[in-house]
Amino acid sequence: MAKVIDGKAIADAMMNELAVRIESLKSDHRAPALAVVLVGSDAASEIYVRNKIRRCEQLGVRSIEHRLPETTQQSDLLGIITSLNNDEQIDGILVQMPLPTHIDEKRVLNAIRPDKDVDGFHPVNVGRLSLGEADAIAPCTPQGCVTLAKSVLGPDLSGKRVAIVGRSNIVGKPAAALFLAENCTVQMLHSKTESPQQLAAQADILVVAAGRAHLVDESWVKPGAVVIDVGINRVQQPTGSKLLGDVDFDSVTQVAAAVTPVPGGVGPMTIAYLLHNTFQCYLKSVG
Ligand SMILES: Nc1nc(=O)c2c([nH]1)NC[C@@H]1CN(c3ccc(C(=O)N[C@@H](CCC(=O)O)C(=O)O)cc3)C=[N+]21
Ligand SMILES: [Mg+2]
Repeated sequence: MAKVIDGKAIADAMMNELAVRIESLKSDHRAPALAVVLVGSDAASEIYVRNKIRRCEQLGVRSIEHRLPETTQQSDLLGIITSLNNDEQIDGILVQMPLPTHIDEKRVLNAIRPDKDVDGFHPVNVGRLSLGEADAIAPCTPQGCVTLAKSVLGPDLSGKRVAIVGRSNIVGKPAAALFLAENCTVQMLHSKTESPQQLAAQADILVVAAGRAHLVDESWVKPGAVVIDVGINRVQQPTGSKLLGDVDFDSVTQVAAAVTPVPGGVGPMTIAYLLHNTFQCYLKSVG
């Protein structure tokens, strides 16, 4: 049976360290502030916002929420982003994805000031990450994946083979950039890849961000590999709704060295890095 990687505990430890640093700056500076904009409702976004608010309270970070109706016009959303951009009291801005279909996500992401873009989704931050620049704001979930892999394998990942299932802009692509920056050998697998199982089964680290419940079973996993499950699929069951990962945990645990659970794996790390990124923006802002 594989070791279960406790993302919640690792996130808690990161947050405790951050709380100490925020507390020590409190006497001289305002508190860090994070603004979240949620348009309409989306199950995954609701979980994210709820847990984010709780973490902000724990850390003494000011949390600002803009909950807008599904019918919100793009121009009104852009107006809110502009005012958050110009508000010197706000360090981080996060616009929940996905947005309703009548809103152009690209326009919205482009409107966020890159130095307040705590998601790391603005083209300037994507470019900086791709160039390997140190001051890039890197996306939260991929940073969490790297830290979870290091929690098992140690800080030096150089030469490790990494396979990433899924090529999204928010997880797969930035995860590839971050593991590459750790000197890993990175392979991207996606819906058009031939024999993805065989390729995945060569990886020392398998990151699964495909958005399909239980896509990956033990046939995808090399014995002794570390498996990071990014999936959060809400499925209806007779007993109510339940969160399922992209990894069939019970199957994969037979062969892997370590697996992240859902919930309690990548999710808490995403929140931890959101607060981490917000704190980095705050440090730049208060000097
Ligand atoms: N601009 C943007 N950035 C995002 O990073 C983003 C987004 N939009 N839209 C929605 C998805 C989803 N997402 C989650 C983050 C943490 C948990 C999380 O905290 N999960 C916990 C708790 C589960 C629970 O409370 O039931 C866990 O997995 O253990 C979930 C979902 C971020 N996303
Ligand atoms: Mg994120």
